[in-house]
Amino acid sequence: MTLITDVRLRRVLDSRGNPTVEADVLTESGGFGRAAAPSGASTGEYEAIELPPSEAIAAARRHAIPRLVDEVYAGNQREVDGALRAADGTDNFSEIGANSAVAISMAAGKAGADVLGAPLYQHLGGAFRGENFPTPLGNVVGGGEHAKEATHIQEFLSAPVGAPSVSEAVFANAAVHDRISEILDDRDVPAAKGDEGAWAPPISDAEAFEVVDEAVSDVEDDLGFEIGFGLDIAAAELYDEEEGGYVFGDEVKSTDEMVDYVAEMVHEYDLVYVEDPLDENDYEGFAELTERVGEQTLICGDDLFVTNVERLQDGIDVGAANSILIKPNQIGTLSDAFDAVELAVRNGYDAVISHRSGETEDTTIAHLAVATDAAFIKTGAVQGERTAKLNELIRIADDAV
Ligand SMILES: O=C(O)[C@@H](CO)OP(=O)(O)O
Ligand SMILES: [Mg+2]
Repeated sequence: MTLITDVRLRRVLDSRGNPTVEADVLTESGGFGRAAAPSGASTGEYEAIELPPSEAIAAARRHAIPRLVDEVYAGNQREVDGALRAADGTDNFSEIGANSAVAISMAAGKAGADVLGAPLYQHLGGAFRGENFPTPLGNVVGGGEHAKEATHIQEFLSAPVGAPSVSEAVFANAAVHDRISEILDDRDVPAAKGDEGAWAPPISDAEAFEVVDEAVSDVEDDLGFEIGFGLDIAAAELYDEEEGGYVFGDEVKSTDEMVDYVAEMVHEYDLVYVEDPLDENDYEGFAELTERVGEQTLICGDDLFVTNVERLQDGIDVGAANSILIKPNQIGTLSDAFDAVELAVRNGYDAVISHRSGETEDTTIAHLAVATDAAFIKTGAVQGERTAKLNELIRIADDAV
């Protein structure tokens, strides 16, 4: 039976060395699930609220655990997530913290799968889920909020869209990451790494475009399948109302200039993916850019949609973007994340399941991506907390979880 008999919460370390919430869920027949909340640095204004972990844990112990233990079945994800929402009582988890909520929600999913003896992706996706595997988007060069003194654009992504298998795709991204270090070395550019393991060189965005393009082409030639190039501009972090636009060092781009710039980059570098090209409040700008280049590339809303069905519906209504980033901790529960994927897919938007810049060894998003038949998963290229998810994807494809 999957009746929840205990929920334990603790503070553990995340990849930035900050505390985060880990949850264990235990069930009547010995089922066990453990999950930890990730944490963003370039967070969207409309995300669910992350509380300091000790506060989130104390509030969840007070309000949520009594509604779950001996009351709710871990195998019934909607009931678990409904109890979390009821315990919180707000629409943004500001009472118990989205970090407590998402850790419990994911741990309950794992406990439910454990009792069934099924892998998590199968428990969440069901017997008739699709058979596709997501293409991993690998962050290979980055800056923004993830690395100071590096590029203004937050993430330059390798996208091995032609890879014959998920394993070959994962290794292709690692090879692009490696090739970039050689190219930077040849140019005498020293490079530290950003929060997600991407190179964080002190170069201009224009030079980063050149470097990543060269690395992607070299690895494409070596491996013999298509590797695309993508971006997360994280433009909300660049936008400054007082400056009247997007601040790239000494240069400020107006919204029109930004739309032109991104459209130009899409054409010049054949970009297959562009996340958050404009500010999180600019549905109109998103719609205009989608109109211009949406046939050639994915325009993905991260801070724009924050995994929220209402914000996504607003976007669908005006034609803003053609893809949505899904981060369970932006909205607080697995059920809400699934609802966002479902609404997206019904309206022809591709779902991209994503990590956060602050992560743990938790692999739930790898299962979520397979369960939802998502087109892409964005979870870095190298570095332990990223490879945890990538290696889990390889295991899922190998039927070895
Ligand atoms: O903007 C993003 O897409 C994410 C993950 O790459 O960053 P953060 O978790 O800092 O919001
Ligand atoms: Mg983003």
